[in-house]
Amino acid sequence: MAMTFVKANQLSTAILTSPPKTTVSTAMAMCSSFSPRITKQFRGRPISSFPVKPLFSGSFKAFSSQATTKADDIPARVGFLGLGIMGSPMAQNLIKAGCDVTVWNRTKSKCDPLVSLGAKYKSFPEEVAASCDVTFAMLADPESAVEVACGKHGAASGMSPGKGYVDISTVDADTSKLISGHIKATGALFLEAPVSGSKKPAEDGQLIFLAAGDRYLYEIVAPFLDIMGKSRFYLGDVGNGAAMKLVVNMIMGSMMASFSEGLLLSEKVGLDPSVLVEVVSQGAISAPMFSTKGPSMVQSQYPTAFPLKHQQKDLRLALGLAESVSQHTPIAAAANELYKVAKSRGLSDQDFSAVIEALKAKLQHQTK
Ligand SMILES: NC(=O)C1=CN([C@@H]2O[C@H](COP(=O)(O)OP(=O)(O)OC[C@H]3O[C@@H](n4cnc5c(N)ncnc54)[C@H](OP(=O)(O)O)[C@@H]3O)[C@@H](O)[C@H]2O)C=CC1
Ligand SMILES: O=CCCC(=O)O
Repeated sequence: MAMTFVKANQLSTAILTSPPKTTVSTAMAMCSSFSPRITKQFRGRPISSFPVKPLFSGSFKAFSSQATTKADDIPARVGFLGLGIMGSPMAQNLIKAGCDVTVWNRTKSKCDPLVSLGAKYKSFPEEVAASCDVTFAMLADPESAVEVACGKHGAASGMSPGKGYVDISTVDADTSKLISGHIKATGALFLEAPVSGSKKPAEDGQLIFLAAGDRYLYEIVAPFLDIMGKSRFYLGDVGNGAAMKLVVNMIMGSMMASFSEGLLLSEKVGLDPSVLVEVVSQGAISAPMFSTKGPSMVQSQYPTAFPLKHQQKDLRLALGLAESVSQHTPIAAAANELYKVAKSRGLSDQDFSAVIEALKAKLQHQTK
């Protein structure tokens, strides 16, 4: 197999400035000469022995010249904690790409389909972390993210130098910093990398990662992020990824609430809300969210992709973020109240588009 040499800073720059869906292999391809294959000799070794590190020292590093990077070529044993709507398809994509994946979920039965696909199973997050080089966590909220990372038999108990923990749950910056502190106290590396994109993008490997924390770990896990996603951003210190995610979801929650009002108003004045969906889809306020969820909202159907309880959690956390910097967010605050009404009406586990039901309920209440 022919060997080529890659100048360290060329590849680093290519990776760090990569456009959407750029994989490490593509980034390598952007260099003058390259090989995208990360050799199997690193399989099972701690991440500190991976070939990326010397790239930052300005030295030269040899790579074999295989044309494509497959997950099979990636050395790490990957742990995955949390197999809900998002975690399951994400872990599945890693397995299908050939990664060596070990899973854990609070409700054990959700591990079964992944084990059938070839994943290993461990009884506690601690055991997953101890047996893997890199462990991803996709959990519901700050409380569960802290519990799984730092609680009894939590992942931190299985971490040690040479390992990495990547929390991809949507949490607030303080929670992320707390988890980071516990993980780093073991000598391991920490990255937060919450995702934009929902169930379908998770299934299709089209998520957007908002990463922050240890940059070296970011480089190491980039091939995994590229299996699960279409693009990734490195945003600096821990907390910045969490903040970016909350700002995005604050906008999204308000948009959905406003869209719901529009649908109901159009109907009230005798228009066909399905036509409104079509009109919106062709204009300046067109958004995939309106086009994909609008038709089912018109039918009062809310198949769950993003649970309403999580959208309300994100609005709550975003409002906390805004308050921490004295930023006025009256629209998000109003939207949050609507999601709280929807939750109180038993819609927590429906898709967040079910927030429209809270408006229907409110209107009925007002006309009484
Ligand atoms: N769905 C979406 O469209 C998106 C969601 N997100 C975010 O990703 C994260 C996961 O979302 P999603 O997969 O939809 O959520 P789900 O509710 O489907 O899954 C939540 C996961 O967290 C676990 N969990 C909850 N509480 C605990 C606890 N106390 N201890 C241990 N595990 C716990 C659940 O375990 P169990 O199976 O036992 O209940 C499950 O694995 C959330 O932070 C969400 O905001 C981000 C982008 C998109
Ligand atoms: O956190 C959930 C985000 C959902 C989406 O981006 O479609």
